[in-house]
Amino acid sequence: MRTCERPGRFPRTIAAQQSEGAAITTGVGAQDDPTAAWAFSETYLAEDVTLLRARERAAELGCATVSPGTGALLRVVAAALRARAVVEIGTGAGVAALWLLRGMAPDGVLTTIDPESEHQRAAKVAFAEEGVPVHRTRTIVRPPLDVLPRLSDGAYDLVLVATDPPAYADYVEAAVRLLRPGGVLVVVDALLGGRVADPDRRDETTTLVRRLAHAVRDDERLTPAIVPVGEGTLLAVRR
Ligand SMILES: C[S@@+](CC[C@H](N)C(=O)[O-])C[C@H]1O[C@@H](n2cnc3c(N)ncnc32)[C@H](O)[C@@H]1O
Repeated sequence: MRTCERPGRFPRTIAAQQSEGAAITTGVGAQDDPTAAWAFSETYLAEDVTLLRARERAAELGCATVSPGTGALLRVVAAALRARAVVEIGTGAGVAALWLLRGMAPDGVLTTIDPESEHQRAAKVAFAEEGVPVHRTRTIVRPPLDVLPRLSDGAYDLVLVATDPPAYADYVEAAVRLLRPGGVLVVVDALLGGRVADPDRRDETTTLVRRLAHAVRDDERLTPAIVPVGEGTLLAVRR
């Protein structure tokens, strides 16, 4: 029988490994360097001057941003969905927003929420430099939990959660309500750069994010996956 396995690289199928209770081997062999693979995926697409300037403003504000690889993934998801209605929780200086807007339908509207007016101002500068028509962004300077209940149920193609981890669970619940069937939830920092995968890391933030990953995995309303890009990116399709 022909198999799709490459000799010496995938010695057994994943199903066979699982049935034997063995550790799962992946496409990265022992001789390969996963750090180099990660670095390649993060630099696969170069960022242009508008994104780099948005990153500079974020650094000046001490505001974290999504990685270039995560940004590219966001653009792909937005483009695959032909997204016309997107919510971002945690605008920052607008780096993720720029990637999203580049993937969304030309008439798509990004609603982006952040309690910090300075961050929102920086994001607006980025949108202006990008030449984004003003009607394509709704920037809301408020605590997201005040705003999210006012947004329509089942009306959004994509919801991005990109804030501080302690608030994730509330935002994910709101996102599930906002998404249409087939819409996609994205949560950044879902592996906290690897801490979530380490069972010995039991600090409050790591435990919280690990619990969230398990809750999303077990939520029957969602079809999830975690992609090891950036600090780890959780994706889930609303059923
Ligand atoms: C990591 S930054 C967002 C980065 C942005 N999405 C990007 O990649 O360019 C997180 C943002 O969340 C905001 N934030 C912090 N705590 C928050 C909270 N509890 N709820 C909502 N936003 C919060 C901060 O003001 C900050 O701008």
